[in-house]
Amino acid sequence: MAEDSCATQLIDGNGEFNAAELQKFVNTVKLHQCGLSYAVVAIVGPQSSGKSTLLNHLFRTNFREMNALNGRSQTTKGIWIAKAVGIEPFTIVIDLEGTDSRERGEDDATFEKQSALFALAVADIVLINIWCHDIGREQAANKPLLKTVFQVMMRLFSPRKTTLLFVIRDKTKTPFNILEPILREDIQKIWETVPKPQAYKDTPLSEFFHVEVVALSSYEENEKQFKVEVFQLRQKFFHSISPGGLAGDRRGVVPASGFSFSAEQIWKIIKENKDLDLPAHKVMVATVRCEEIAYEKFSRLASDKEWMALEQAVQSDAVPGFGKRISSILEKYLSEYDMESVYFEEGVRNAKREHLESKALQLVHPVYISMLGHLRSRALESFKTRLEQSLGGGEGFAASVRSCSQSSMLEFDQGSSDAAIQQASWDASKVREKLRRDIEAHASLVRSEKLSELIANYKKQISAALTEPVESLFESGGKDTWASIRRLLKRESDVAVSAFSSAIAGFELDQAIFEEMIRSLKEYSRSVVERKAREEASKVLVRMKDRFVTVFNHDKDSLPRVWTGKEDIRAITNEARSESLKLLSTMAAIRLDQKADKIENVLFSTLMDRTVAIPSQNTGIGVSGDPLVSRTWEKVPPEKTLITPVQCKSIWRQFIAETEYTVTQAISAQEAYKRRNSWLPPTWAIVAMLILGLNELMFLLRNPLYLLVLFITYLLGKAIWVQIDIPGEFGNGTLSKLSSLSTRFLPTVINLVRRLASESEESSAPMPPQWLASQSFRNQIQKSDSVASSIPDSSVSTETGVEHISPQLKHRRVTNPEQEETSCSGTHD
Ligand SMILES: Nc1nc2c(ncn2[C@@H]2O[C@H](COP(=O)(O)OP(=O)(O)OP(=O)(O)O)[C@@H](O)[C@H]2O)c(=O)[nH]1
Repeated sequence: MAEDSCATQLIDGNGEFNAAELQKFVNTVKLHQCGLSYAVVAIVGPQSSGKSTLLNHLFRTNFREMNALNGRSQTTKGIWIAKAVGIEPFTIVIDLEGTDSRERGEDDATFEKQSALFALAVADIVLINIWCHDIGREQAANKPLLKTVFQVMMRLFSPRKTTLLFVIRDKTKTPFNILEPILREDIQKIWETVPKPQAYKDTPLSEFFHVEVVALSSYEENEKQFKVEVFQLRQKFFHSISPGGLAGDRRGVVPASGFSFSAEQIWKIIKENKDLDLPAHKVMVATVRCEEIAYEKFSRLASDKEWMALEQAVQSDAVPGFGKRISSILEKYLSEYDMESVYFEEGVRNAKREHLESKALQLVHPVYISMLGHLRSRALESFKTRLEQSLGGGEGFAASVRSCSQSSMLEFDQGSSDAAIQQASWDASKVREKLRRDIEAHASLVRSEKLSELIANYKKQISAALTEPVESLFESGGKDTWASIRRLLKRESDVAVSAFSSAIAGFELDQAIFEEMIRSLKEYSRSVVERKAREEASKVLVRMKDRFVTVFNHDKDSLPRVWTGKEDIRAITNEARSESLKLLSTMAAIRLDQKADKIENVLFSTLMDRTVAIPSQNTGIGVSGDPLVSRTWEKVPPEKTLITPVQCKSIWRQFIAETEYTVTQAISAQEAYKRRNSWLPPTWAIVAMLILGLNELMFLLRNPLYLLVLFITYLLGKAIWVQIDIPGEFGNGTLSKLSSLSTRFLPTVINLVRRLASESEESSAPMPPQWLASQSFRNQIQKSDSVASSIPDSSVSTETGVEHISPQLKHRRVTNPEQEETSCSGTHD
């Protein structure tokens, strides 16, 4: 049992505080676990007055006792501490060095005072050991001791209501009820003589102390009785801190975990001879201890394995149940703090708890932010995926964005709620707001992409729908070309706008944006036409020459002209030029707005027929006599001008020069034809032949057989002539005709002979050669008709306003198949 009390020297004889030994003692006896449920008992009294003996019997401690055989010398040096054995609550026993020590000298009472003050500061119960025979004596040994106790009590600032248990040793036969009043009187006298601060001048002793008195028999003379009385006294120390107990009125208790620090600090202050402000000391102890506890809890939190694992995991991804797990870890350490600091000053305790909590949350906050970052990224990614799937499913864009956004925000809200830490009131709204902005930005990006894609597609469609038809219309340009283009543009533009409007309905765009897009699409349609018009305008000279050649070289039935000398080349030339000039007029300006202009009039009056020229004030063009000396057309803005007046003039000049050769060729062909068809010899030659050949003529008249042979020969020759159509063949060129005749002559002769043979067999009348000739001609015409009927119908829909192709153009298609593919239709006025 004695071993359990662990007697330890707290302060050595030189006044040095043994903090390490004290901590060892505290840990050994587990004092720090006691909270406030512990009592401190100290004993003061003269040296060798049996203090240690009493404590050892009373609390079953093992303080060193003096051996009686060695005489009365000092045994206890300094201050010792031990645990009372077998007493509840936990009781600390402090044995002090005796007063009036011969070893320290009569005048050296400094240590006595210091140790007395220490005892009063830390103990709830102070035993004052006095000899029975000193009671009532004027020079009693206990009087200086009591004076010291009362004086130092004044320096504690706050009365602890310490219990002073006077233990009368070696009681005599004087009854206790006589001794006690005498002792109390002595105590009162001493209290009154002690100088007190003004505040405590009239304060009664009972305000500071709870006084108890017991008397014990002599240990040496009546040990048995001594032990019985000590045993009875021991009972008083059970539940001493409970109300009604020996220390039931105690105040300002320091929690057990702060005892060692408190004792050390008190001794330090006492040694420095400073005033010992117990309330302030208590706050100081609470502050230090709470800080120590908080620091220890924070350190353990920072190195907590579960926390570190979570911190690591959150670096790479969101962790399910993050909030609960972190809250649980924090709660664990905060609860431990609460438990360990519960007995300390409340204000200090709470302040330190807040500080601990704040530090713990600071530690956790970056991880929490990372967690929210993961949740935000996840929600954003899921929004992107959902939106893609939703759009793939054909849902409207705006509706998809709304539903996907709601789902993703809900996902984030659930995640952030799961990540919320119970101890913190952190707001995820900033991260949520950032997520909302990210979602909007992504939706906006996708919207732009989708719209751009749609617009590009519709532009492509418009371009495809307009380019070739417009090109075709320009190719066969005439009076109605621009009207047809306008109708075509309107129709294709309306179709595209209607389809585009349906396609972007799901985007739920602002009306202004929607209208701007439609306007842009229409503008694009116009630009396609304008671009094509500019492209065609750059090729106008070639087109004019083609038009000229086509009209010039073909008759009204679209058959190639044969220059026989009967044609009016001047009229044909004028007609061909007129057609070409119409083409130039068509290509001179963009006429998508249906505004009237005078370009055609000016061109015709200036370039074709000056006799019907419109007066210059009507045309409004030109400042001199020539209205084409200008860079602008009247009523046509520059941006709509494709070919300026002056360019028209230049093009026309070049056109005339380059088509002149065709006209010259035609005139030459006509004269050559005339020459070829004059095959009869001159009259003088015929007269000469008649005169010179009179004898031969007479011979024939006298021999009718010769005449018959000649006649038959003539008929045969004529039949062959007609069958082969020699004049017609020679009209196409001498060389080719000779080749053709050489191949057809023999079959024709054979054919005639056969027919004559068959006719003679059938005894029919012989067929006249004229019939053969007319039959041959009909065959030829049928052949031509079959060729003409092979010309494709080049009329176009009435919507484009294009009418039937002109005969000249029709013929041109037959003779120039390459151009047939690109041409669409021809117009005429
Ligand atoms: N007369 C008398 N002597 C006692 C009594 N109790 C103990 N003693 C004797 O007193 C002597 C001193 O005993 P301690 O217990 O060491 O006394 P102490 O007061 O602790 O001594 P210090 O610590 O040195 O001041 C011993 O020889 C004891 O046997 C008692 O009740 N009466």
